[in-house]
Parts: sequence; structure tokens; C-alpha cells
Amino acid sequence: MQRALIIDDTPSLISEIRHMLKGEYAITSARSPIRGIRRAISEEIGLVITTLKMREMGGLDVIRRLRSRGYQGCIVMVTAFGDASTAQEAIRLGATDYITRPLVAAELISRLARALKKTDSDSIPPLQSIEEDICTQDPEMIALLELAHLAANTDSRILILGETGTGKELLAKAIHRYSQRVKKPFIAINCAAIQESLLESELFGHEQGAFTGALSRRIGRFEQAGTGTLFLDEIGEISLALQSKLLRVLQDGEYYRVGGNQKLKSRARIVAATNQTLRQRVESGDFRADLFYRLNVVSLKLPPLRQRPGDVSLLANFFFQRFKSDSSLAKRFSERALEQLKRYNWPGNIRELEHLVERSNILIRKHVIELEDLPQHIQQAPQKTNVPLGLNVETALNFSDAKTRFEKTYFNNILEQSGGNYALAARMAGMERTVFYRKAKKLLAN
Ligand SMILES: Nc1ncnc2c1ncn2[C@@H]1O[C@H](COP(=O)(O)OP(=O)(O)OP(=O)(O)O)[C@@H](O)[C@H]1O
Repeated sequence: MQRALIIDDTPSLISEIRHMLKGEYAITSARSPIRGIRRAISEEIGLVITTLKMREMGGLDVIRRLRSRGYQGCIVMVTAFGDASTAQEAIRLGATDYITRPLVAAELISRLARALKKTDSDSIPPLQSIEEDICTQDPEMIALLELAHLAANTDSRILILGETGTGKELLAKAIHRYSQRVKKPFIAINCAAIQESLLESELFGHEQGAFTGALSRRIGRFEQAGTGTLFLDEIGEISLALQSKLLRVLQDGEYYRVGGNQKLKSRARIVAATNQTLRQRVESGDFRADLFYRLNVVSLKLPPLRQRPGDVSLLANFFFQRFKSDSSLAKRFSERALEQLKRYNWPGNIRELEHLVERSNILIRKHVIELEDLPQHIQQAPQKTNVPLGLNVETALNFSDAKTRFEKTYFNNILEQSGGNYALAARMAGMERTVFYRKAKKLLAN
């Protein structure tokens, strides 16, 4: 028997619906919308019946959250407060149907059956807007998300630019989710995190015996992506030799596995990202101009967090909500703490803020987190300018904190001097590229 989950906080309505659907569905219920959403997804329940007004969270939010987390089942909204505009809004957000009370058993049963049939025949869930997945109130970001939404529905290649932690991968995933390829794979590869010698086989796969250690045939990311989306992160890091191989795939869609002679075709949509100024790399001859133009059909530049101070409190609250336990109230930063957070430079951008919230949530046993509870380097952050190298580190810090602070400033500055080019920055620092990359990422996230 098909399972159905009723999400509502009034026991009388739950038992009314339960009674009407007895023998038709295996009914289960959740009086907490948050728990209901989790159950619908984790238990893969095919039908969700929700109401509009609940204390913990409204029904429209339930629909929005279910769809933004990839729930593909049928959602029917039942309410006594229905009006045309709420119905339209529910449908726009992804509800399959909308039924107004008082309920009549026969009508409810037939409408649910019709809604389930419609869900089965719909190949693509209703499109929502990218803005709902990505928290922002910054006008520049909102304009960028509108453009991303338009581009998502085309097959154009997209180049996402932005400093580390600004949300490039999140945006790439949202673009995939709002594209016609949503039911196909989304495959990501970070070109900076993989050794140059292995990157080619990661991308294109290899045949058995292609090189020492290639014990069996392995398919690469292009093949895994199929007709889905391939996200090439840190594209600016690939060598000139690999750039020409990539160019060939982008030009005519053809490639070979390493050590193979069977011509393969790629039909994946390419979304690439970089935290470098690729144009400068093209001018300096480090990045092929023809590849740059092939990738840069639509370009989306994510602003750093320090340029969108209005988003700091919005994102902080969003993360506090995410990290809170079911029973507790979400924590928050005090006004003074928020003022300082808005002044801070955020070299690791949103990832750094997310980690700060996660840590504050665990370590600070107060509901409101004060300025004094923030890490020293944030409390003492002067302004949103370049952090000076800081050789006059306060002796108030212990050695380990002072060392971390120095390293963070060093990596931040050297990356800025290299225009965000990890390979160049690693050379300037005299470090191996992948080691430099891993260390920079770790430091700038905290
Ligand atoms: N606008 C946003 N709303 C909510 N969460 C966000 C937003 N932007 C980024 N995040 C979160 O911040 C973290 C970093 O984002 P993401 O990994 O997409 O950044 P990135 O630019 O790809 O980083 P890198 O260049 O280091 O790979 C993720 O956990 C992501 O979910």
C-alpha cells in the first residue's frame, strides 16, 4: 500500500484525514514540520499532505524546503484558509495540488490519486528559483542569481568566478538543479586538489595497463557525468598540456581514455569555476585564450563576503538554524558581535562564517553570543582592508594562536599578491602546489 505522511500540528485534523484515507494509504503523521520534512526525504514517502498554518513553520515553507532538498514525491496542501493567491504560490513552490476544507472523503481520495498520477508522469519537478537555495539580500547577488536562473535553462557553458568560500560550488549545484539535466548526474572535480600527473586520468579515465598502477579500466569524470553537469572547480590550475586536451573535448566533444584508442563522446554540460583572474593568466600566457573563451560563455562573479555586509547576519542566522538541535532554539550573535563581524575581512568568506557559527554553536553555552566570545583574531580585526603581515603579534596570544594568525595573514596576502593564483602563490611560498592548496584552504576556512 502506498505510504502517505500528514504534516500538521493539530491532532484533530490528522485523525480526520487518517479516517478518510483508511484502507487507501498507509498513513503516518508528523506534528513537527521539521521532522516531517526529514522523514519524507529519508523514508522516501511518496505522498506528503501538509497544511498551511502551523506554529513551527508554515506549509509554504514545508513545500519550499522539501523541493529545495530534492524531494520528488507528491505534495498536496490542505487548508481551510485557502485563497487563489496562496494556491498559486503553493503550486509555484512545487505543490502538486491544493485542496480546500471542509474535506469530503470521496473528493480527497480522487484528488490524491490524480495528484500521484501527475507526479509520476512529470519528468521534472516544478522549477523554483535559485534565490531560494542561496541566502542573500545583497542587490548585486540577487541580480547575479537572476542571471544564473536564466542561464540554468540553457546548455551554455558557465564560468563562475569568486574568491575561495564565496559559494561557487553551491551555485554550480543550484544551476544543475534548475536545469533540464536535474535528473542526470552532477559530477564535481577540484583540479587544484589532484596531482597534475593524475588529473588527466581522473578527467578522461584510463584503460587497464595505461600506466604503472592502472590495474583495471577506470571511467573518468566526463564519462560519469554522462548528459548531466560536469563541474570543473579551480580550472585555472590546470597545466597548458591538459588545457589543450580539455579544449579538444569542448570543441568537438571527443576524447580518449588515457591509454585508450576508442573515441568517446561527451555530452555533459560544463560549469567551471576559478578564484583567479583568468583574463590575466590568459594575458601572461598561462591559460589558453581559446579555452578561456570556450568556457566563458556566461560568466558569473560572486562578490566576496566583505563586500556584502548585509548578508553577514542573514547567513549567520541561516547557519545557526542549520546547526541547532531539534529541541533547542537557534542561537544568535549579539548586536555588538554582529557589528564586529561586519567589519571583519572574511578571507575565507562564507565557509569561514559557517565554521565560526558551527564552532560557536558547540563551544559557547549561551543563547546569545557576545563580542567577547568571538575568536581573538576577529575581535581584534581592524577594518576590511588588507590584513598587515602582523609581525608585531600581540604577546597576549599564546604561541600556537600567534602562529596560526601569522600563517593566515601570510597565506591571505600571498594569494592576494598572486591574484588568487594558487600555482603562482605556491611557487612564491616555495611550497608544493597541492600542499599549499590544502593548507590555504584549511587556514582560510577558520
Ligand atoms: N549564499 C549562501 N547561502 C548559504 N550557504 C552558502 C552560501 N554561499 C556559500 N555557502 C556555504 O559556504 C560553504 C562554501 O561554499 P562553496 O564550497 O560553494 O564555496 P567555493 O567558492 O566553491 O569555495 P572554494 O573556492 O574554496 O572551492 C558551503 O558550505 C556552502 O554551502
